[in-house]
Order: sequence, then structure tokens, then C-alpha cells
Amino acid sequence: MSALRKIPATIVTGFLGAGKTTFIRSLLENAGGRRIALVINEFGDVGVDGDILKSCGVESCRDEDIVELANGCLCCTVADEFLPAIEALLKRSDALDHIIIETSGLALPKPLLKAFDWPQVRARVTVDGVIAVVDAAAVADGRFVDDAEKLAAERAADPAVAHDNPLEEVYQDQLFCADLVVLNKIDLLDPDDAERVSRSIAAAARGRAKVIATEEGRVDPAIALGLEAGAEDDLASRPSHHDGSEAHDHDDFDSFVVEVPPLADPADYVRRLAEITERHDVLRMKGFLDVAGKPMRLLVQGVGARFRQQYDRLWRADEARRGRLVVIGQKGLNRDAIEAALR
Ligand SMILES: Nc1nc2c(ncn2[C@@H]2O[C@H](COP(=O)(O)OP(=O)(O)OP(=O)(O)O)[C@@H](O)[C@H]2O)c(=O)[nH]1
Repeated sequence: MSALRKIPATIVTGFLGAGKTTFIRSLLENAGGRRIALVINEFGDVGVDGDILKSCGVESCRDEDIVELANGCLCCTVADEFLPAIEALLKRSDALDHIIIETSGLALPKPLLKAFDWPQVRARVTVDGVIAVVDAAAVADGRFVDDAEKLAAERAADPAVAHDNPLEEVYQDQLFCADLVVLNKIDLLDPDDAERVSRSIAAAARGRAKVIATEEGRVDPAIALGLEAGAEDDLASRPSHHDGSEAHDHDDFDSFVVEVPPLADPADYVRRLAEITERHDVLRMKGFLDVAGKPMRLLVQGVGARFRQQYDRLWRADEARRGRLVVIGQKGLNRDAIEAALR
């Protein structure tokens, strides 16, 4: 391998729960012997994504090649967190074939992309592509856009009504930056809705972006990791709501961790989680739970009120059986009420 070869990097963006970790896991499982390093950034203080990817045991990505950056959203900590992490990876990485960066669901991809334009990074790495994973069902439900008719009616009544939807801005920034859109969870839509959502995404995404509809994030790695976009040279074609300003939207979101006691009836508990989510408009819940009498931990994932759970691995002898759930929502979540309900 030439010492001058730049290592391709892929930035994976996408709103909370769209399926970024699922997509990356599928890539790793089908990587065909490539050695891949992962940089993972999560919103919330429990490293669920890194843990899922570490426990997948895929040869192409070893535990030592996974870097978790937990202090806030990557897009705000580029200089302090991301650059040192990339430099450390590069120092010991002559055998690396590819770097994949999973951003948090609330991260704006453009500030991160700009970091690849810094001389010390661009000399060694090129951005093969920015990939936005989109939850097709959430788009079909109108999760990211305000109801245009309702807004028009509100404005007619009060012309001063501001239109500031933080979900929409994060989602659009992610789409506007992408070279490839992975339109995921297509299994949740009927064919007509799938076609309608696919067309609306193709119209909203960056002109040159491809759109691929997927289930469980399955995309041929030859496509996803071979975009050759050189995205760091093409910042101007990737508009952001935040161009020209340092402001960002994370202050519009809130997250906290709840310690959950051992469960006797996990199915009933997950049903309650879905109710709590609806009642309090929670955007995302995820974590590992301790089920009494079970040697394995229970991975619970909620995106809106849609929940999935599975026993993902044995509790290790050297770890405490701690049940912990991360809860994420828009600012103003009723933390006390949610905590009381979760316990
Ligand atoms: N029905 C369905 N569920 C899916 C699909 N892909 C992923 N999921 C589920 O969606 C949930 C969230 O998936 P993740 O891969 O953790 O999403 P993420 O984007 O990494 O989430 P954050 O990092 O928290 O933003 C999990 O329960 C997945 O099993 C899909 O194609 N169809």
C-alpha cells in the first residue's frame, strides 16, 4: 500500500434512530476483509451504538479501531475531540482501508466535513462520501416538516408566527450535505407511500445525491464505500441552515439517563415505554436492561413510539448488571414525570 494513498472516510449522518448503527453494522458484516476504523459520536451519556458495534464481533473492525467520542455533538467539538481522534487513528493506521464516522442524530454534518479541509487531515484522508440515513416511516408520518396548511392558518391569524422547527432544520442540513441517501425502514411503508416518500426525498436532497431504499440499512459496500466524492473539495454545493453562523440547534434538545431496576416482565415494561413516549413526545429511547433471572442483557430501542427489544449478549462477569435508558426529546421534556414513570 502506498504511503501517499489517502484513506477514504465516510461520514454517516441521519436523524435520531434512522438506522445509522444498523447500516454501519451491515457494512462491516459485508466488508469483505477491508480493515475499517469507526469513530462514533452519540447524543446522550450511555455509549449504546459503540457497544452494539463492538459486540457484533466482525473481523473487519476490531475493538481497538473503534473510537467513541462522547462529549457532546461532534459538530461542536470538531477541534477538541475529532481532530485528535483522527490524528491518533492515522498514527497507528498504516493498514487501515477505510474510516467510517457515525455522527449523532442531532449533528450537523457540515462543520465536521469542513474539518477534512484542514491541512493536517486533507493530506492523509479524503471524504469518500457523506451518507444520510433517513427513516422513511418518520418522513411519511410528517415528522420533519410542519403541516403547511396548519402553518398558513396560524400565520393568517397572527402574521408574527415564527417558523422555526429544529427537527426540520437538522434533517434538512443532513439531506443537503449527502452524496448518498439511504432511505431506510422501507419495510414499514406500503408500495405507494414508499414511492411517494422516495420521490420527495430525491427532490429535497442535494442535486447529485443518489437515493437507495433499504431494509435494515442493507446496501452493497461497493456502492456505499466507493462514492469517491472528494466531498472536502465540494463544500459550496452543500448548503446549511447554519452557514455563516456559529449558532446550532442542540439547545433545542434534551437528553438524560434513567437507571432502571431489574425487570420481572420486560414485555410489559416495553409496552409502558411506548405509552410514556407518546404521552411525553419523546424522540428516542435506548439502552440495556437487566431482566431478573436472565443471563443476557436486554437491548431496548425506541424511535418515537416504535420499540424493538432483543437479548444482545451475556452480561460479562466484570460488569455490573445495570439497567440504563437514554431518553432524548425536544427541550422541555418533563424529566421528573418520565423518570418516575420509567422506574
Ligand atoms: N422496521 C425497521 N426497523 C429498523 C430498520 N433499520 C433499523 N431499524 C430499527 O430502528 C432502531 C434504530 O436503529 P439504529 O440503527 O440504532 O438507529 P441510529 O440512527 O443509529 O440511532 P441514533 O444513533 O440513536 O440516532 C433499531 O431498533 C433498529 O433495529 C429497518 O429497515 N426497518
